[in-house]
Amino acid sequence: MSPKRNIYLQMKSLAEARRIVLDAFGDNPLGTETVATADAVGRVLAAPVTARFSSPGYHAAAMDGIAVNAKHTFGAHPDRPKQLAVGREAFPVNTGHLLPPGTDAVIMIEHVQTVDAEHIQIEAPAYPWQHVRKMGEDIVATEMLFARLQPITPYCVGALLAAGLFEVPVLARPRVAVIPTGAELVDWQRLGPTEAPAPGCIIESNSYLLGALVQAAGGTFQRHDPVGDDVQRIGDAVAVAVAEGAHMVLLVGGSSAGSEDFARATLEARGEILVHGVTMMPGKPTIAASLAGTPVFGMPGYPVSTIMAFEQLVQPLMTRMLGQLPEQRPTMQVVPTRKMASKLGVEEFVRVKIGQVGERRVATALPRGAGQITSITEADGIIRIPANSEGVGPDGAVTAELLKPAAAISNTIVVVGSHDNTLDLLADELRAQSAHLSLSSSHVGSMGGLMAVKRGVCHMAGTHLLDEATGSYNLSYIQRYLPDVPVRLVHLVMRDQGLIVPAGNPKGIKGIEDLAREEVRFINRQGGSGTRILLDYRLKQLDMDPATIAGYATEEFTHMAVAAAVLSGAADVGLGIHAAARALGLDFIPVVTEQYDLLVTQAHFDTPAVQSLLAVINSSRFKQRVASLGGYHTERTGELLL
Ligand SMILES: Nc1nc2c(c(=O)[nH]1)N[C@H]1C(S)=C(S)[C@@H](COP(=O)(O)OP(=O)(O)OC[C@H]3O[C@@H](n4cnc5c(N)ncnc54)[C@H](O)[C@@H]3O)O[C@H]1N2
Ligand code: MOO
Repeated sequence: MSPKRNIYLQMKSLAEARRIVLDAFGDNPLGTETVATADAVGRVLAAPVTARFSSPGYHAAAMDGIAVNAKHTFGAHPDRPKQLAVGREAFPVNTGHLLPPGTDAVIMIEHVQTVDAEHIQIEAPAYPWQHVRKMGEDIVATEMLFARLQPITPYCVGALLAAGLFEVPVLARPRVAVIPTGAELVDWQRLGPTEAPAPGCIIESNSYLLGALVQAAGGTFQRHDPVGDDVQRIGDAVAVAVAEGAHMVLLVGGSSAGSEDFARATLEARGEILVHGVTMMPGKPTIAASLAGTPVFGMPGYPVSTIMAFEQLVQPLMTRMLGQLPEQRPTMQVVPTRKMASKLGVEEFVRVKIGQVGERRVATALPRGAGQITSITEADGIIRIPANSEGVGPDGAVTAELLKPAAAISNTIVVVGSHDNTLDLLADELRAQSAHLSLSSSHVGSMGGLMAVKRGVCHMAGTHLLDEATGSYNLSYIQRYLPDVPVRLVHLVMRDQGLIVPAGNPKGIKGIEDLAREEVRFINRQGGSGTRILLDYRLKQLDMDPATIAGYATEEFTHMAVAAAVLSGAADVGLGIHAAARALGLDFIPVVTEQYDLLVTQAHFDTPAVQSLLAVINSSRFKQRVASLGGYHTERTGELLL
């Protein structure tokens, strides 16, 4: 191994890195172009614009009624109504009409009485310019309508057209070239309809993700086909993009320290590296370089890292080049449901689910892995943990930047506890039946769910805790751990738990007893999960010592993770639900049918949101969908057990 492998240059703080980027490129000109006003929303005015026409362009009636000369109306009183001659002193007009010559006021039709075909009568005088929109009241021809760098909103389009400005000079959109790199990348367009990427290959998605972010930030993007891991070819692609006039280039992947991470070498050979390594996570290996004055960013390959690098460094540069101030996301004070530890020395962006539980807004951290795009698609917000902090919570409030509207957050039912695939169906059915409600579930195992209910940080918990003494589920745990917490228990489903083995069951596993066989490697679930309790119960029943099971100490956190371990060959067998085995085409040997319930805090039980959820649980559509997953039984679904 080379002793000098691609070590980051001195790491910069995010603020420092951003300053370096903005100082170096913030004044790069974008150029200007002229566009039709009607198509100009989202653009930025490149020059001040002055009105060609006034608005209104004439004195206009502001109400339906009669136009008069105010002088002729003076003296009118309910006791002494005044008559005016139609066509001489009183002229019928509608809103927007040009005022007839000699008139300077409008009397609303409601205040006008008809005397005969030639006369009307009024009981109050009009004052001059009453109910008239005077010429130029809104916009005066020759005056400046907008200064330069005005962002053009739909409102502005209205004003520009009214002022006779049918086309406008705007800043060119930042042109951003996006070049994905990596020999493992597969272009989705080249994948046959039934073809899956070969092991080791992954679908190239970041360039489209970045392209969409570029467009949302007011730019256009030019995507390059994926380039293999080759300094020369990557360098050529960047050079061509710069020569063709890109305002900036995003080189995606290969930004860190791997043997095939070529971004740094490429950019060093062709230009000057300004930043390599930012003390933020995700996004640490981000590079900022200059190629003949054009900014080129080495974007990390992990999707969440690439998003953070974009939002924290690239987007601010685009915004600055467009002469705009950075937009701030709305924020909310939230209480973490448990401590979120963080590494000293890096600013961490923790993606969180947020829910309103009673008076409190609680935040639960999603997985931290920067490779997990769902950690941001699922997120309601982001908590920034500063570089000098070792973590936040669980007691104090912290600030979360919101990724969703606050109203959506307060309409979310927060489920914390054991995971079951039917919760996903429940979330979908809830959406189908009450579009404004959503359900968010975090998976911390059954005991974790009970504790979350106890601490008041969720509305409900999914739980399947077996009482070894009685063979019953959940009730004894509630008595023991939540003696003082008023709760209800709703039966959700019965589900088959069993041994998940590779297709064809090559090791001929028939039951729990086989776990003790020397050549069988097991994958376990974490302590406190209902599945782990079930396993330990069966082992005790069978008088088996956990120490005899190879892999007993290796733990995964979800049914799907257990199934994935079996699929990958990391283990020969695991205990989990039928649906997980089915999803990955694995074989399943039923062991037990267990009870999975929802434990609902009494305080939330009668809320409209929870009642809507109960209605969904009791619907035949939900039960049918559950049944079609396989391995589930819904005869008692919806029953109130407590
Ligand atoms: N020894 C070290 N390894 C790593 C370090 C480190 O400091 N030392 N940093 C880690 C961090 S932090 C990050 S973030 C990642 C990202 O680094 P790279 O920019 O070099 O990314 P790649 O290795 O090229 O790819 C990572 C991952 O993302 C996938 N990828 C890449 N491009 C795309 C794309 N266009 N579309 C979809 N997915 C893409 C790629 O296949 C990999 O799976 O490095 C850590 N490693
Ligand atoms: O800092 Mo890297 O960008 O997670 O994950």
